[in-house]
Amino acid sequence: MSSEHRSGFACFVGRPNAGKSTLTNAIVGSKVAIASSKPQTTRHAVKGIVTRPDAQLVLIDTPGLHKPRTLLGARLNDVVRATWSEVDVVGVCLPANQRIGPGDTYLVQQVAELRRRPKLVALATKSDLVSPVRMREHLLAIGALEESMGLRWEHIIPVSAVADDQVDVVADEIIGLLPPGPAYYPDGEITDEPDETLVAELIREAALEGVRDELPHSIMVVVDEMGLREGRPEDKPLLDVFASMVVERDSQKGIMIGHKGSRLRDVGTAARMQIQALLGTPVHLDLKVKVMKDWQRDAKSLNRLGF
Ligand SMILES: Nc1nc2c(ncn2[C@@H]2O[C@H](COP(=O)(O)OP(=O)(O)OP(=O)(O)O)[C@@H](O)[C@H]2O)c(=O)[nH]1
Repeated sequence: MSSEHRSGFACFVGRPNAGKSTLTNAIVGSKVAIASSKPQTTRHAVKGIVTRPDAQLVLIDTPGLHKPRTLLGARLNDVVRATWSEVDVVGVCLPANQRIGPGDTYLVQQVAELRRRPKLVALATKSDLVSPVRMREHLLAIGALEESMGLRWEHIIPVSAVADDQVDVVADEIIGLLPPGPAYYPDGEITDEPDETLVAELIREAALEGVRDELPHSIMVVVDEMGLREGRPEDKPLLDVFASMVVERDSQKGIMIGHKGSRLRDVGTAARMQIQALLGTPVHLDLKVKVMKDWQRDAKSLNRLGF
């Protein structure tokens, strides 16, 4: 083995619910990318960093790529493609408990068509959910994509993030594909995402808990202001967070607020606990619901929301 230090970037792609966030967390060993049982919660490029004596791997968690129906969808896709061509390795997540379908081949094709193509690793995720026979069949189907899609897998690896099976193998093999280079980040740093983005993600995660499946696309969380309250004793800091949950319609506002504000209170409490746990500081959270009609379609509000 060479003793040369390696460093670089990787991201996981795959259909919604393929297990990308869970795998990122398992590799990084800390909750940085937000995992949720609902699809499409990951909208920001949250990075987790693996630092070892021989290498540094920076994981970027990209949003999913979708057939664009709105302006937001089209812009997100541009962000995704730009991210993909900047990384050294793309791990394509193909859940073992589902057959490879048009959604997967669409994604793989998009990766294969990038002008600057990263190295590709196929990951048969959720291996704990299937029998060895089904896994063998799945691995053969993944292998067959090489010819049908005109690409090359550097590795094909079965993995379970939940059962912690082969997670270290995935990390090792991806690191083995990185170019020689120095560490980009100091040791101990697990994410360089600004706290505001993480805070917004945590609020969004709390807000989505227990609401209907169609609502997620219509909720956006914006942190309006965040800062340590002045005049507090040094050993008793308090972080003020002012945030808005932006929805598209008045009816959705009603759902978010709930009967006599009960839902908003619950979401606020859940989000506050999460933010406190993440940042290690007591938090005062001021949460509002705003209606911005058709924000998904409107270029001006998208700019205001930072897309
Ligand atoms: N049994 C099992 N479940 C898993 C595994 N990895 C992820 N899951 C579950 O699958 C669901 C989706 O996982 P995520 O990691 O959020 O998937 P994702 O690909 O990031 O999803 P999006 O953000 O929607 O694109 C969650 O309920 C996870 O708990 C695994 O290895 N085994």
